[in-house]
Parts: sequence; C-alpha cells; structure tokens
Amino acid sequence: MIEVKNLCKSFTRVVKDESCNKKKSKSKKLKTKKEDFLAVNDVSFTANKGEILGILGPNGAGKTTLLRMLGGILTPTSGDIEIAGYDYSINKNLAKKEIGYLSGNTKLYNRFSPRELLTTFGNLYEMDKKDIDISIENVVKIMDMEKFIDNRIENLSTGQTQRTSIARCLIHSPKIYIFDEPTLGLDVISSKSIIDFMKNEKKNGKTVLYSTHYMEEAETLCDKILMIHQGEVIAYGTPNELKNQSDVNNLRDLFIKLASERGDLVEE
Ligand SMILES: Nc1ncnc2c1ncn2[C@@H]1O[C@H](COP(=O)(O)OP(=O)(O)OP(=O)(O)O)[C@@H](O)[C@H]1O
Repeated sequence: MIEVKNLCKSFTRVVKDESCNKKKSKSKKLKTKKEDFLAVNDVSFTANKGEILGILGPNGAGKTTLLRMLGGILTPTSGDIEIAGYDYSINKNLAKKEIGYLSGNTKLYNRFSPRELLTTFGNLYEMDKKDIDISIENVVKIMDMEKFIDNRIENLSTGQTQRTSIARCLIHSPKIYIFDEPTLGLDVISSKSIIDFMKNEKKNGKTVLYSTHYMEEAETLCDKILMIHQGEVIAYGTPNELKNQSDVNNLRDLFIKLASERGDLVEE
C-alpha cells in the first residue's frame, strides 16, 4: 500500500527579470532572477493492495516529479510518504526494497544481455544465486523474453528493451510497482504485454502506480485515477465516480472540462 499526504516539491528556476529588463539599460545582457515554483503542490492519495492507480496529466503536470519522490530519487520539500508500511522519513531503504521503479528514461547497459542485467540487479538486491536464477526464469516467462534473453541489449527492439526494463523492476519481487509512462511509444502488442502484466500483478495483490498520457488506456485499466495539472490534484477517484460527478463520457473530456474551468485552455 502507498499512502501520500500533502506532498510538495519545489524547484528553483531562472526566469527573466521583467523589472530590470523594462528599465533602460546600456547593457544588452538579459537580466534574470531565481524563483521557486511548486512542481508538486499538496498532493494526497492512497493506493491499496491489489489496486492500479493511474496518474494522468499533460506535459509538465508534475507526474515524473511525484513518482521520483515515491521512488526515493527526489526528496520532498514537505509532506509524508508511507510505502508498504514504512514511513519514508524513517525507513527509506527498507521501503525502497519493496518498490520496482521504472523511470521514463531508464538506461540499460547496452553490452549486457537481459540475463546479465537481471543477474546484476539480483546481486544488488543481495539475492542468493539460486533465487536469482529462479526469479529470472519466472520473469522471462512473465515478460515473454525467451527469444532474446541472451542477446545484447543494444540489438533489442524498443518493445523488447522496455520489457527488459520492466523485468529489471521485477527481479526482487517487490510489493509495489511505480512505472513512469511504461507504454510510451510502444506498438499495440508490446503495450498489451505490459498492460496484461499490470493486470496480473493486481490480481496477485500488488499495488501498481503508473503515469500515462493515454487517458483511454487508464480509463479501462485503473481502479483509481489521480489527475494532476500544474502540480495540483484536479480529480481523484474511480473512473466511474469521476465521470459521473462531472457528467462527461470519458476521462479525456473530464480533463478538458476541468482545465477549461481553471482557465488553462485557450481557444485558438
Ligand atoms: N530538476 C528540476 N529543476 C527544475 N525544474 C524541474 C526539475 N524537474 C522538473 N522540473 C519542472 O517541474 C515541472 C513538472 O515536471 P515533470 O517532469 O514532473 O512533469 P511531467 O508531468 O512528468 O511531464 P511529462 O509528461 O512531459 O514528462 C515542469 O515545469 C518541469 O520543467
């Protein structure tokens, strides 16, 4: 289970300093200043055992920042995270062992084969050799990797590479999966194997958190949806609850409606 309360992350960014640039100055150099902004603003939700929670939002909404905090890669500015019963602020390392985290830009070692990669990660998780071999056999079946398990990663297709990335997250049998856009850019067959995997793991009582731009995919797959926009939660509930509350036919229409109500969609 994942429980997140009032999570915030602020970054500092460099912006144009309008007050200086308006003044007449001999220097043509653009004046800039540093400014804090909230990429994730007061986000709270719960994802239970056997649930798939979809995180939806447009580019720059804060999905990756949120998932990176949950994956232990970024430290929150404020708020609380509990993962599989571990409070992140106290037991971060124990919590991280329960997570399989797939980032949007995971880089694999090109000269390794998937088998070598999985063995390396099994060793990093301090698994016994016997357990690593059993786990690889299992993961290869789940992700349908028999045909390419001993090929060099640099020679794999995009779908095969993505399946290898996901296999890397499974090797230590985590209770929780955090996947950042796992189906991005994949053909229907590769997407289907990843979606089937998520459905199966849900049946096995795992918690799956995944971000996507594909609203139709999330609508059919997810038990709950967290829609975020400019770092804030704009909708949270089951797909049916959300559609009924706003009297729309699908999540895409819901997003457009909510963003327009906030004045964030401009007609061309
Ligand atoms: N390390 C950083 N420093 C400064 N700003 C950052 C940093 N990481 C992300 N941001 C900013 O935070 C905001 C949220 O970015 P984030 O990558 O979380 O969005 P996203 O929803 O994952 O977008 P996409 O769908 O395009 O991947 C953006 O404005 C981004 O530019």
